[in-house]
Amino acid sequence: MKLRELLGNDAAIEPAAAALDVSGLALDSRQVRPGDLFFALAGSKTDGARFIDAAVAAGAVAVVGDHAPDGSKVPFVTVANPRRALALAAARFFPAQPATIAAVTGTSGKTSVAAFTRQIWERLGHASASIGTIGLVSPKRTVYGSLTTPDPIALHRQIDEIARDGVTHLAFEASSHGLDQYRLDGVRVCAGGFTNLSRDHMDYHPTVAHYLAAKIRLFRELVAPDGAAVISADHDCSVDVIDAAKVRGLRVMAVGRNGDGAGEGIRLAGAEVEGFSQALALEHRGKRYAVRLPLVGEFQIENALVSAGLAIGTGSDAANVFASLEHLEGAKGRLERVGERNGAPIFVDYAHKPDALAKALQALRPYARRRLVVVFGAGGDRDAGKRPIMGGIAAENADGVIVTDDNPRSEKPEAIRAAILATAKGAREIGDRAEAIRVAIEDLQEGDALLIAGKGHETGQIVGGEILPFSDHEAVAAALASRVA
Ligand SMILES: CC(=O)N[C@H]1[C@@H](OP(=O)(O)OP(=O)(O)OC[C@H]2O[C@@H](n3ccc(=O)[nH]c3=O)[C@H](O)[C@@H]2O)O[C@H](CO)[C@@H](O)[C@@H]1O[C@H](C)C(=O)N[C@@H](C)C(=O)N[C@H](CCC(=O)O)C(=O)O
Ligand SMILES: Nc1ncnc2c1ncn2[C@@H]1O[C@H](COP(=O)(O)OP(=O)(O)OP(=O)(O)O)[C@@H](O)[C@H]1O
Ligand SMILES: N[C@H](CCC[C@H](N)C(=O)O)C(=O)O
Ligand SMILES: [Mg+2]
Repeated sequence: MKLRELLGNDAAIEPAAAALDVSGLALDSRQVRPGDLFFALAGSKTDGARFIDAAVAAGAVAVVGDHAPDGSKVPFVTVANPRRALALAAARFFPAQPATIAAVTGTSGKTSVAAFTRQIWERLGHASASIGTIGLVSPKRTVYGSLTTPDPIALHRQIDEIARDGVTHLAFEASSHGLDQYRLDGVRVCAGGFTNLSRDHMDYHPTVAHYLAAKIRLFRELVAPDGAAVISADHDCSVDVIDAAKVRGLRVMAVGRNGDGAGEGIRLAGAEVEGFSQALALEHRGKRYAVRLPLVGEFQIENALVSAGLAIGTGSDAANVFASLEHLEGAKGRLERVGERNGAPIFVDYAHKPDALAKALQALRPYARRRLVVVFGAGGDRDAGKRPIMGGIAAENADGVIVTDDNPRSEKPEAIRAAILATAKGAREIGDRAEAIRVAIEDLQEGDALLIAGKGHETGQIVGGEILPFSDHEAVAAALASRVA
């Protein structure tokens, strides 16, 4: 592809370079292949501009950045926002996209909403996919992912591939990092979803306002002008998101207890726990719908309603969408019931931030006639401020707490545990996560419920620079099997 086509008509490219052939894109000098266009991005740890010589040595034919180096050996294109230029170039280089794309943001629930929206579409007969924390799920392939919103090159490569495979409907997760770093600016988003906002990523965003502003970018700048904005209306920040979507002229669909049931939105008029399901009374355009949601946890109602709104907002029939909610399956490791001992259910959940932990424990309270027990830790090299908050939440909402390890990364695991234990009064400390799970399961009695929080779908324990194979699912299975033996 020619450099001009990739960067668009507005880019200030010297005439001789405009017709240069580019055979690939790279944002990391270590991954440059001959013929690539290298984007020099200023990052959180270093500046890509320092690696221009390395990129050129590896075969980069041109470089894009926000300040030209002295004496570049290849054409250098100066742009005001290299990250956004990269996203737009990636969308041109990998041009195919499903016709219907929904993006969801919010502190918690993104993975669940992406999975639910994909399932609803699938049930209505569309070839559907989702991309996010648990990777790509599409009719042809499932690929494990590492970021919630991949970098633009990886994202558009995947979107292009699935579109060519025949996928017409895509739901994907827009993380605050992804939005702040313009990773999804090249995606043609027909509808945006918003779940909620609580403490997260305070190691990256300087303030909560900055964090919320990153999320609101989805509605201010990315959803197509004629698109829908499906917004959970039950939170303090909901009004800010709704206002931003209205200012933009988007079709606002407010969902939840405060949803717009008389109009375009979905109102939750009632919810009752029925075993491991919930009976919902919903209202949309003034009509009532009774739905049996086969999921545990009040928060899953919010996720289901945002998903239903995204499907309706992109053209699906409301009655069919509500009927399809009765078949939803939770995303892997999201309040997933993975076994039981002495009649006590055992759940694996991905709560690794304060609000999610509180919500998960509250969701399980109805299943614990006797003791509600939680096993959890906190990740290393991540917001240290959340550790004592999570300790306090566990102590307050559970009857038994075991503090263990969850991806200590470069930090001392015992220091992370100590920060949690400082507020988790009466908690036990068992660093080895498999052992913590074994002990918790060993102690379960009839009437108890166990929550193993923090790792959800993960398949490794990151200790130092190493990823040791580990899964909560396998640890539970091993603990249960050792009981039988
Ligand atoms: C903090 C953060 O978001 N970092 C992301 C960011 O990296 P960065 O630009 O800050 O990286 P940097 O190390 O400062 O380097 C600057 C530039 O120099 C380049 N470089 C660097 C070294 C070299 O030898 N040559 C070279 O060219 C780098 O490739 C980069 O382009 O841009 C990169 C490309 O898009 C991302 O891979 C990287 O994600 C890192 C791996 C990461 O861990 N991100 C996490 C925190 C993240 O994004 N999480 C969110 C939210 C999770 C959730 O809540 O679900 C997610 O979307 O997953
Ligand atoms: N709507 C919600 N409100 C509050 N908590 C929720 C909600 N949905 C999910 N959770 C909690 O957050 C955890 C993660 O859910 P999910 O993976 O769907 O969210 P996410 O936004 O993708 O999270 P992450 O940013 O970590 O990938 C769940 O395991 C549950 O504990
Ligand atoms: N996307 C999140 C996941 C955290 C999961 C938890 N198990 C941890 O490692 O802290 C992050 O990378 O911060
Ligand atoms: Mg996610």
